[in-house]
Amino acid sequence: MPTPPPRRGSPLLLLPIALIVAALALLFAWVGGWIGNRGVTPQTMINTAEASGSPHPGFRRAHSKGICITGTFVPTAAAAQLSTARVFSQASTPVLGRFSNPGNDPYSPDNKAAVRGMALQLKTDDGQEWRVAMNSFPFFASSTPEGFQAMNAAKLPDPATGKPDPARMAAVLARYPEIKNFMAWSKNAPTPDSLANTRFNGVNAFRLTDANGTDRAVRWSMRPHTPFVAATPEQLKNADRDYLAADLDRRLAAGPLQWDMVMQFAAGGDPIEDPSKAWPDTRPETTVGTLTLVRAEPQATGACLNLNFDPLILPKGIAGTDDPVLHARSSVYSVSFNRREREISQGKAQNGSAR
Ligand code: HEM
Repeated sequence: MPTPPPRRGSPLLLLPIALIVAALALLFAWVGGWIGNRGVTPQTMINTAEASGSPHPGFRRAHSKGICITGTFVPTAAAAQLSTARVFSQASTPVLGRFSNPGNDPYSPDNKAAVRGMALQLKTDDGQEWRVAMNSFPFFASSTPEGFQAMNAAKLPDPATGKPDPARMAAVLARYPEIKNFMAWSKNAPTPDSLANTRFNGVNAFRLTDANGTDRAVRWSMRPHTPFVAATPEQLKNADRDYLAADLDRRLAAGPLQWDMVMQFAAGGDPIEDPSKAWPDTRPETTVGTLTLVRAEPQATGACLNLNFDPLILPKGIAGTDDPVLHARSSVYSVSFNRREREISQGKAQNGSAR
């Protein structure tokens, strides 16, 4: 005998809805790392980044919006005293790079980006390579990948309300109090009105080794020659979605743009392995070279699209430290890279560009 259809008002009619709610709750719990593998892995970090917005196949899971850039790096005489890396003795090294906005939306409006990124690939004539990825913040949000992951998971909307759960973020801040410093910085820091006058900071510490084998812990930054001008709230409100690329094109049409690369040296007791703590401004610094950018082009057609700016691809003479965030970055970027390249190879990528 056939099963009779559920009657109006029967609890069976609610079953599909209950199943959808349960599936959403499970997905939320999985992305947040509450079920399954409870540890933080490169995969859970990328899952969380993906859950923070709509899918954009073929794009980076963070810093999705970008512009390819090309230029050269010319070292100062002081640089070769600090490290045997060929980039500091070769007269000039070609640079392929990328400016980016954080987040996983390659079409995000530029006026929503409080942070901007600069990534560089420097290939020297000895076949070695240095990949660098810096941001405009002066220190990182968290001391550890776990803190960063907990913060990002707490920003995801709770399926019950469609909004992030404030109690969850409060618990994260209680457990990782250093994140409060970063939040205060993001709230108050002025936004530069151009990529050309933005300072970019490496934030993680590295080690330079000189010809005598002496090691020095450093953090690097790129300091613009173009004077800083803060964007006014009015300018930001009315800015075009892609105003950063348009501004860059305009400036590059008038001439090259330059940044000095400055090394800051740690003193005894400075936190080498904690990128959430800036070292005092009074620490000694040395300019090791000048970056000159001559060209920008959309990432859709530029050579930077299929690059992974893994911060642990380093030449001899420059080494990583035991900073756990630095090591997490390397493995997380490779998961993002694998996923986006697979999508491109399967023809699933969107044909997007920053402009
Ligand atoms: C655990 C901490 C971090 C995580 C999980 C993370 C995650 C990511 C991911 C998934 C990407 C995309 C990689 C790709 O597909 O090629 C990315 C790109 C980037 N990240 Fe991070 N990141 C972290 C920390 C940092 C820090 C400390 C900085 C700089 C100080 C930074 C600067 C950048 C920049 C500039 C890019 C864009 C590189 C490009 O143009 O391809 N990130 N990050």
